[in-house]
Amino acid sequence: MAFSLSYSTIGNYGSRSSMAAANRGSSDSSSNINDTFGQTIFGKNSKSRESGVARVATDLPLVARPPWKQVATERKLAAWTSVQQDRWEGELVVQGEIPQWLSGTYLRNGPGLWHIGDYHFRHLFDGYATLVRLHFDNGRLTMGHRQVESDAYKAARKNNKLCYREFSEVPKHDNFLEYIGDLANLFSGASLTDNANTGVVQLGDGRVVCLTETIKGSIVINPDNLETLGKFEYSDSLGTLVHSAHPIVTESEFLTLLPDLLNPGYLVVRMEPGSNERKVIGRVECRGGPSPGWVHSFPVTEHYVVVPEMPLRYCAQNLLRAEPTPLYKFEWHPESKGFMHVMCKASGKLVSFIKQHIYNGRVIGVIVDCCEHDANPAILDKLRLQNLRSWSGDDALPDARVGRFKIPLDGSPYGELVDALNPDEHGRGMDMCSINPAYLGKKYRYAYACGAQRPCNFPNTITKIDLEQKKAKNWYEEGSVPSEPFFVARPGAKKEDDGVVISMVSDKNGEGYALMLDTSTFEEIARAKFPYGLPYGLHGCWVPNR
Ligand SMILES: CC(=O)/C=C/C=C(C)/C=C/C1=C(C)CCCC1(C)C
Ligand SMILES: CC(/C=C/C=O)=C\C=C\C=O
Ligand SMILES: [Fe+2]
Repeated sequence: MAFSLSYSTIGNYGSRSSMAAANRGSSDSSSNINDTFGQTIFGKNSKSRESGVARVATDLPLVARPPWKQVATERKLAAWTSVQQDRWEGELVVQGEIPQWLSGTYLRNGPGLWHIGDYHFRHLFDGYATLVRLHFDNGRLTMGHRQVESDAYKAARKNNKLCYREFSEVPKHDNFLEYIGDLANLFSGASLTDNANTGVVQLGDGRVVCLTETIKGSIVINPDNLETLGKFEYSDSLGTLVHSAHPIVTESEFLTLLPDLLNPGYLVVRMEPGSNERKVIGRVECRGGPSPGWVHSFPVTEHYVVVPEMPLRYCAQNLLRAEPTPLYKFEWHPESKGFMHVMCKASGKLVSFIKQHIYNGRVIGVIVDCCEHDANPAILDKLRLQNLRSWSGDDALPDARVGRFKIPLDGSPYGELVDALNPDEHGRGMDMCSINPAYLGKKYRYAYACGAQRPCNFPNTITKIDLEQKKAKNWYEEGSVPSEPFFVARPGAKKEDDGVVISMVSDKNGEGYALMLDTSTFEEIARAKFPYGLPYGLHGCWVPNR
């Protein structure tokens, strides 16, 4: 470990080396928008299914309230409402024009079903995975959604109760023996969820895998019809239970971090296309705290993997608890400080002596941009469904920014953490970031993310951040919540921002639509209404046509 940073962070990262010289699936079925198939899930009718999602009553006449408060009290956003049925597929009516070149499938995964019978889950991250598919073909758009058939989801359906430990939910035990059995299963990982609800990636060999933070929750799906094909079984015997929710996936590799909860540290591992075997690149020992910091995501450059060690650390006691704490399975240890470990991808060595690790004599440091929640883990609890569903109209979203870590590779023990741009440019809200994937690990200028138009309780804009000009362009529609902006480059594009940004929006009427923005102007070019609003999804990937 080479650098200690005096700030801590929670969030997602983009990164690059700073070089001295760098200053230099189609679906055949096409049906009418009203056609549906599938089955109703967990409950007899929509009222009982959503009984925990009551509208917030207001004793004031609506006209007496400021417009955002009217929206807050009247709406029931589909984003926080369980998906209405197991699956649907059909062609959407497009308003505006989808470019003819946009051809392929955007897959998005996320928690989408938050109840079993009359039992309602507490946290956004607890929901059973709902996959959504937007298939673009010659200006036409087909949408499909389907539940991921994890063991956790199937067992809940079969037994009508929670059977595995989710992000915050823990199965209830009928007797002491069952409780002891569950504890034993916790250490073997058997009682942990495989609910793959965080993201979906396409490996270099074409396989499409849904992921969550438990390793057993890696599930292969068919991108054409969203069918669950089975578990992705890692053939190595690395033996840890959790990994980063955001592996780095390119045509040539799958890189991820495995926190070691027993002997505090992290394994940096790599898997080749066509293989199920992760090989260890190197190991990082923790510098502070009783356990590794949460590694939801991590940054890479062309030559380095950066292992963030956050003061928000996994906590064995909280894992054992039946009731969630405000920080769930984690614990906040500011006294343990935060660290950025920089590992050379080729050698697996930590970059601690600059003279040994200068690449072509030009690398002077690593720049890491991060959605940074002002060293405050409160955001985790803000994502409780009750908070999201019962917004009063007051400004409730904690501040976040693009934090830029400047990590020197000259042996200095301290780096710097600065604002990449004035956070007011994006309303001091910042998460769900992405960049043009062709710029992964290289010098990039633009990032796309969800920002805030305040007051709000959740990021409600789509923002294009120009890190060179330190400016942001923002898309906003009153009362709506857009999902992760996903960038698709125009074939043959020369400019970094030549392409389309796709998002799925939950609107104030409880409905939803797919939204396409021209990335360069950041103006809307098309939208297509869904048959009904869809739950908020987290992360996605682009699957080009075969
Ligand atoms: C959706 C999202 O961003 C994060 C999901 C995280 C999950 C489901 C984490 C689950 C966990 C367990 C079930 C036990 C072990 C700890 C931890 C990885 C937090
Ligand atoms: C939904 C979210 C943060 C919103 C805060 O502003 C983060 C989700 C990360 C999951 O992958
Ligand atoms: Fe994430």
